[in-house]
Amino acid sequence: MSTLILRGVRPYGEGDPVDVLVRDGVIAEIGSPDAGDAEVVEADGAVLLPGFVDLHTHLREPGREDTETIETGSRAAALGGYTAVFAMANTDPVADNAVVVEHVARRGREVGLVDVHPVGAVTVGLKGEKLAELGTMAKTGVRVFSDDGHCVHDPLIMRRALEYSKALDVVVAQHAEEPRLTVGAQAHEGEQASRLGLQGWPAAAEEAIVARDCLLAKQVGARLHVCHVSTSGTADVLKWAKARGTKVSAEVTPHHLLLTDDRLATYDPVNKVNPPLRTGADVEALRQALADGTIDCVATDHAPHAVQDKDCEWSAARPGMLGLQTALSIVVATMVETGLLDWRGVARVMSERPAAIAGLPDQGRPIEVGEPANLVLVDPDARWTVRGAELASISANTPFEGMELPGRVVATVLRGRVTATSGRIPA
Ligand SMILES: NC(=O)N[C@@H](CC(=O)O)C(=O)O
Ligand SMILES: [Zn+2]
Ligand SMILES: [Zn+2]
Repeated sequence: MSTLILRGVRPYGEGDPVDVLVRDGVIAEIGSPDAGDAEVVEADGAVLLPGFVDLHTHLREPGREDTETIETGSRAAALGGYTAVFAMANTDPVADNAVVVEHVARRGREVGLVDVHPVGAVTVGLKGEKLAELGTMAKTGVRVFSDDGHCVHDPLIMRRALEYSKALDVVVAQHAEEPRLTVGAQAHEGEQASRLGLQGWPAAAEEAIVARDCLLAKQVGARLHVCHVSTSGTADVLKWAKARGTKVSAEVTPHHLLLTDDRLATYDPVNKVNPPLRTGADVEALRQALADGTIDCVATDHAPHAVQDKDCEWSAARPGMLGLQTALSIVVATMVETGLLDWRGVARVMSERPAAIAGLPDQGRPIEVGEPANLVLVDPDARWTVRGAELASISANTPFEGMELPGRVVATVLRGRVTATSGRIPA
């Protein structure tokens, strides 16, 4: 029997500090329980939240273990306050069959630092031509399907995928990008791209697919999840779709909540990402949409890349940026310090909503006696400076290099076990 006591925590940042006793992976007492011989975490008034759930992570295993592995990505996740992550299917081989998804799940369990849930591909090889065996993958426990990195652009294939997903009670997560509108695209289509001579990625390429998919999901009666929303127009479409009863959910990344295409002036490919960084007006609209629930949650789109794929000319560089260890701090900077979200709101967008979207029964739960102890402790007053080389990922492609950010993870607890504490993974 293992016991752990979190001493002096403030659940959701509310009220006076209390002690939380965790026994056998479950919250056993809240108040001033007798510690006995329990392992003690001194929280010093830190904010206690349900452990974060990331619906969108690239762990790169199998295939690109030179950039990230399930082990290094799990370490980054635990240090970032996550107790569950969804590993995207765009690996090599692609996670479009039961063998690959079961390998990812097994490796995640072996590492044991965070619950790793494999995402299954929607189409064979992410090619968008033929549906993958969603039913076989669902039988192994896959809850989310996505061709992320690519858009399921054929409307008939998307409709079929939604029909199957409804029958299987799983969710399709769409990377919304009309490929005919983004051939050769390098940056958000706008003033900045014109000035820099970069081929544009128009907002409408995202918005048109989101609108189409909302119409399809409504017609089929299926659930739809929209990956990495990046434009104010997409937020408008989501608002409209939700108002007419579409079962649609959506995520926004930390980088789209903070950064704009002004960053592109240096031509540093660390700022290259798909969808691209957009305008200040988009950033403002995304923050409002997250605050009012139009956008349900934050997902990192943690996308590690090798030095040679980033330290090159802009057009040759791969899109994507690290996110797991900086997500909380960016949410604090953009949403908490601006007054748009309180800590209950942070719990909602980083834990409760993503857990509900993916149908995880034991994550994103209220902090109450009898609930599973998947928890994160946050020091709201701490500030730290991001150094890519010091992050747990094998890759170091963070756009936040050198920035001083607010909010730090003090400890992460997975089913009563401490998976990260004071920036370290316990031995
Ligand atoms: N976001 C990115 O820019 N890149 C992702 C793919 C994706 O999320 O579309 C990747 O796998 O590197
Ligand atoms: Zn994507
Ligand atoms: Zn992605």
